Amino acid sequence: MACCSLNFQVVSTSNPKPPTLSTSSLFGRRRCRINRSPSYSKSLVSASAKKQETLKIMISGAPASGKGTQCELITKKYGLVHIAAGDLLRAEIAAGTENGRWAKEYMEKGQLVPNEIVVMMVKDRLSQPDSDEKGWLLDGYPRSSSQATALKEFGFQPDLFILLEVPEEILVERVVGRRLDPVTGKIYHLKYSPPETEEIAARLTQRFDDTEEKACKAAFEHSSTKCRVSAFIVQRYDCEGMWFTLSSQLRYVFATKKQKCLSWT
Ligand SMILES: Nc1ncnc2c1ncn2[C@@H]1O[C@H](COP(=O)(O)OP(=O)(O)O)[C@@H](O)[C@H]1O
Repeated sequence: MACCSLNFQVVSTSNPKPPTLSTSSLFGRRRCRINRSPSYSKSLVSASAKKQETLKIMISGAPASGKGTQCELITKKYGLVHIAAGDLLRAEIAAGTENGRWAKEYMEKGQLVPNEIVVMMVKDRLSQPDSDEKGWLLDGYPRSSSQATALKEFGFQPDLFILLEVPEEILVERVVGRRLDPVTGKIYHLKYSPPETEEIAARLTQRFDDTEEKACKAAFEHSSTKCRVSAFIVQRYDCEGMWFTLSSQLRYVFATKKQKCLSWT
């Protein structure tokens, strides 16, 4: 497999017990919260390059939960290949393929695209040499137990599963105000991160699926399936599960079984 990957070790003992979360914690909301000690934030993490297994992470969160930001930080720090199911689907649409045309019908309605399209598309991307060599961060997949099962049957196994949790009303507000600058690719929010100039404001565009109706539906669907799917993934894959209630505070992930600590901020 991989040529160069990372081995992580906690080197600070400022808090000898970093925040951990057992697999069973994913079953209940109360127990899903991580008790994060302030002193733990001072912990340092060493990452030594070793020729061994690459890091593989799955990340999940409702639309506008902050996944994009976290994915950027994680991939930058660990050199992983970022594979977003939504991006793969949009690339199919842009390429005008039959799968893309089919997928668009579902995406416009805010519905999940059928597994027939998504599973093979993700599997093919994970099978590319760069994913194998560098490791991967899979974003927005799986969104159902059947998607998790399908990928496992193809032999793809994450080390870690991260779930981002944000209250539904905040998600909807974020989606509805989200805008894209097509020139720079920068994402703005009309209220929380407004454009710097009128010129930028005039050229901002909105993603076709960023409507209140679709945001409410997506947030509801995500919240109704998240516990079931998350628990299923962590059990089925025998990987670590991390549950964060506020994506903006997501800083550390401590994987108990493998005794690895990752930090990307
Ligand atoms: N794993 C998946 N399974 C089925 N459909 C998906 C999957 N990932 C993305 N999609 C489709 O693509 C759309 C956009 O996904 P994404 O880019 O992740 O944005 P969002 O976070 O707003 O859902 C989704 O609303 C859904 O229709």
